[in-house]
Amino acid sequence: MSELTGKIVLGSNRYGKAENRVVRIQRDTPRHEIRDLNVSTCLRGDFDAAHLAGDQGAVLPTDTQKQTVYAYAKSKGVEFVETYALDLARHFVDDVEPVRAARVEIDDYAWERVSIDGVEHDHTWTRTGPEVRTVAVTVEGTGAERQEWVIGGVKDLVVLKSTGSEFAGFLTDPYTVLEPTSDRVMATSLVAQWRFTTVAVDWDTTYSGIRATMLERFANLQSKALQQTLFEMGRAVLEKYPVIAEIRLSAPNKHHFVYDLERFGLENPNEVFHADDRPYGLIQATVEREDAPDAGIAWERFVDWM
Ligand SMILES: O=c1[nH]c(=O)c2[nH]c(=O)[nH]c2[nH]1
Repeated sequence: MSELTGKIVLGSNRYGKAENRVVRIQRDTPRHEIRDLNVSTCLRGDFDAAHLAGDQGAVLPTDTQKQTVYAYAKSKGVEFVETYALDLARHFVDDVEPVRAARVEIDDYAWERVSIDGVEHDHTWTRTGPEVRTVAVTVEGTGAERQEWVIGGVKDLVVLKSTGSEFAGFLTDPYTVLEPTSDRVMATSLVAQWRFTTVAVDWDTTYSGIRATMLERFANLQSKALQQTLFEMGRAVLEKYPVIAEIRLSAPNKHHFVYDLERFGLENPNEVFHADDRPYGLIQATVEREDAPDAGIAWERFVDWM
């Protein structure tokens, strides 16, 4: 074993307030609106002194970041989460001297109005899900050096198709026991994140359109593997949305095994399954344009950094 004797130095670092739970009610009329967010902010810059000498002179407290998140929910509003995130990130970079780059990550929890006798209630909702819309905004530099990246996304989008999925012709070795199939259940809990090339976007319409495009491909593609399904979902999004440079998809293969009912003298032609929760295949792919602009630090995550 070789022993390392090099000088010990501070590596890359960032800090912020993770998971501020912000609920914003719009109550200008009797029909209220709700926005329910989980907002994380993080700052980068020259914070060496804080780490090396315990000197807080350049450190804007994480508590101040939290207060700003709540203040901006009122002063700027949260009608569009992407715009709210951009406002916050720009503020930290432009108004707080030591800050070179800021990142704001938001989970946007959806609520649906309760309907009573077919009439939507003004101020009562139920949480929908488990799917969650996500946003990650990064702002770096000032003046001519300024760069802004927006990554939209969805996570925990649980989707299942009961036919139209195959898996056959795979490589085999002495450990292979899997039987090929021409008709199986395909199910996943999709995580997708897409990088915009601009901040001039109709955020909500684009989000709904991308979600619908992915689901259309998942549903209508006669799938030979989850890998093919992911690529085709990504490709469809890029074909339809020129404002997207790349999309990253992560999909657990939620296996549904045909249950053995022969023991009870019953046929089971793909009707009764055991939904296995683990282990699961985990399939991940990026679909990108060859001419995509540089992603810079757009993908450098905060809350799930490691
Ligand atoms: O869509 C699939 N891709 C795989 O790589 C794989 N491997 C496996 O066992 N089943 C599946 N299904």
